[in-house]
Amino acid sequence: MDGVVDHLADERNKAQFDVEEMKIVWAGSRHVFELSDRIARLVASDPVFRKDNRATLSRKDLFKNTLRKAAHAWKRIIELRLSEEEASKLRFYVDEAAFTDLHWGMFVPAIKGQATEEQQQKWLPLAYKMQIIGCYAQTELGHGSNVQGLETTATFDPQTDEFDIHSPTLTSSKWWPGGLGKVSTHAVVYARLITDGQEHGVHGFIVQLRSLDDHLPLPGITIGDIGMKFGNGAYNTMDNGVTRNGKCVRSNVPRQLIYGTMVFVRQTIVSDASCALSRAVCIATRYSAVRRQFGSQNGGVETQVIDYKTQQNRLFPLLAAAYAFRFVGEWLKWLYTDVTQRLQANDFSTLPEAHACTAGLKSLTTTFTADAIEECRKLCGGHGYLCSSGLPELFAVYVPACTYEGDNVVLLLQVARFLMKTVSQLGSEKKPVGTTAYMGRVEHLMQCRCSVQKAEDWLNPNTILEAFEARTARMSVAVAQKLAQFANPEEGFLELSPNLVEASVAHCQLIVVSKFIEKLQQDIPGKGVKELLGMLCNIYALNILHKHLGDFLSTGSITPKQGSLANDQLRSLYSQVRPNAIALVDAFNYTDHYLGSVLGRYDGNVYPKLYEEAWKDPLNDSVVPDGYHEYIRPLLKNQLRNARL
Ligand SMILES: CCCCC/C=C\C/C=C\C/C=C\C=C\C(=O)SCCNC(=O)CCNC(=O)[C@H](O)C(C)(C)COP(=O)(O)OP(=O)(O)OC[C@H]1O[C@@H](n2cnc3c(N)ncnc32)[C@H](O)[C@@H]1OP(=O)(O)O
Ligand SMILES: Cc1cc2nc3c(=O)[nH]c(=O)nc-3n(C[C@H](O)[C@H](O)[C@H](O)COP(=O)(O)OP(=O)(O)OC[C@H]3O[C@@H](n4cnc5c(N)ncnc54)[C@H](O)[C@@H]3O)c2cc1C
Repeated sequence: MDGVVDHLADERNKAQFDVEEMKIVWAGSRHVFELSDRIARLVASDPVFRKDNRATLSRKDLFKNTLRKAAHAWKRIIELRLSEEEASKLRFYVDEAAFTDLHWGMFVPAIKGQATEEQQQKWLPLAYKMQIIGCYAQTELGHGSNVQGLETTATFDPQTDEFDIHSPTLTSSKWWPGGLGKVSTHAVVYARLITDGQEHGVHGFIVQLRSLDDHLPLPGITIGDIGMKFGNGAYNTMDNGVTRNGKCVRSNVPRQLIYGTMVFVRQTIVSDASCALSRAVCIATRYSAVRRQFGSQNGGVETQVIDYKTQQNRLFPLLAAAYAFRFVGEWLKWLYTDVTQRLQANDFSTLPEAHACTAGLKSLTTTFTADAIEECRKLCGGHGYLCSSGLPELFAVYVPACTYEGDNVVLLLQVARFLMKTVSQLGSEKKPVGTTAYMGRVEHLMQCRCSVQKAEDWLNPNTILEAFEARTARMSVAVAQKLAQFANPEEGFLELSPNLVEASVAHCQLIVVSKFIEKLQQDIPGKGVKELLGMLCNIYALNILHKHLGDFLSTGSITPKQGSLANDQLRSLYSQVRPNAIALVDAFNYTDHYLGSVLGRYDGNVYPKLYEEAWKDPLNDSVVPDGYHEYIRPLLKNQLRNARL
């Protein structure tokens, strides 16, 4: 940082581990770190990608600016001959929810995952060259969660060799698809296939929406944006749209698993959660080290708020979770790749596990992250509520992750189905494997006793693992036993769905903890790196244990005393992490541009920059505000006149 004072230098000097090596761990490899660092700086140095003005633009100006950025990004990708990996990183660091997310994040994956070889050869080159822009049109005004309830029909007409894509009711209008409203020329539309009067369920159809000449909707197609969404800038850079009707030639009907794209996107959302969470935690951690409040002795400096145990108790579990989600996201990416290879060999054996894991971990990580971003705002006090903190926008863009790609409760119920099926098969030849392998030890887990006698005993990964396994096994068996009392299993499932959701959360938390522990069994270079990750793993696990103590106690998985010892150990871990906190968030290697936060600046130079930012607000363009002379002056004059009467 040439010539700039680093207000966090003292904090950085406290680090007890090799930050440069931790950066490699966070990135996943040296290659990804170097590529990410290079692309992040490229984006940060390009004035077209500025984002500090988003909150003050009108929706139309905001959207037009998004199109400008997307076109500029594409131009830079072509000019610099960026690889797909580099281009994806560039779009990530541009950090704007836009139609390109859905083109690359769903339309292309849907064609790659569901279209035939022939269809891929036709459509993928057009999509890769952005000669067409696509979106993923599944959700309707009346149905989103219930895919089998979709009403749009696709009736084959042998005369024209086409499908008539029809929206028979208002509620069948496609509604929400990102990029649909104003930009996409094509969509993968999900509709009920009808041939010769026979209905064949929901299938995908590649439909052209707009002319490639003048961008006007094709004949018979109604199309538009669904309107403003939560927050100012935020997700309003995205044209989530509505459309009705269309046409599709017979050769445009993908043949594969219609649910495959959702499995793919859900696994990417877990990694996205780790990114969004780490951004918020980086801002809150740096600001907590800068902010001083109370505690000054005879006029000396006040206490850094990061030194308050309550601040650590709220912040450090979020820091730990950012790393935990990073590693479970790495594992989930492997699981998805593995299941995709198996499917290509017609091996469907791990598809149920892949569905349950992607659904459950997407639900768990997005719910936690949405709550955590709000907690980070609160950790920053009043200044966290300013747009210049970066946190309100991050929250507004992030929270729909709890809904899109599957409502989080609906997805946990999918995990519950998977868990109940696993429990029902215990004792049969079909042994539980993968993430439910622990259920194979259910006899032991139903009666084992936690061995913790003193706080440090909680540092043993096997002790933590067994407590989490016992909790989940006992919750799952308990709800399965209740289910068995219902004559109608579906009725029982509905009645007991709250319990089922809790067992599913427990199962997913166990997966996150176990994957963190597995990560620590790998060779991890760098002074102190593995030690710090071990502390974060223990903080993540013991914080979950503390927050869900009711489960652990009601299932008898631990005793109240052991729960109290876990809390004692947590406080001790906070003290060990405290000197490393700034270095742990530096390891994310985020540029100030990407963070978009005055509070989270690398140099910690917060107050002068906060003050500087204020004057940029358009409201300060004039000393006397618009409206004073029309409304305030007469009011004051009238009041003064009345006062004299
Ligand atoms: C800022 C931008 C970020 C950029 C990131 C990149 C991309 C953008 C990502 C997200 C943001 C933007 C866009 C968002 C897009 C969307 O939201 S797309 C629409 C998403 N919609 C959903 O997720 C709908 C959720 N509902 C469902 O998935 C199904 O309806 C549900 C699973 C709930 C029910 O399925 P259904 O078939 O009706 O009933 P069953 O429960 O009986 O299931 C039947 C069997 O099928 C198995 N199964 C279900 N789903 C899957 C699956 N995905 N994969 C594999 N198998 C599946 C299920 O287990 C049953 O099997 P058994 O019969 O038990 O063996
Ligand atoms: C920002 C954003 C972007 C989106 N982008 C796209 C896109 O690009 N393409 C696309 O196709 N879709 C998109 N969607 C739509 C999204 O996929 C759906 O909104 C999502 O799947 C949830 O479905 P829903 O809206 O029908 O919710 P609902 O299912 O109506 O949820 C309402 C409530 O009902 C509860 N509920 C529903 N079913 C059950 C049940 N069986 N048991 C218990 N509780 C239940 C839910 O938990 C929730 O509390 C987007 C949505 C958003 C917010």
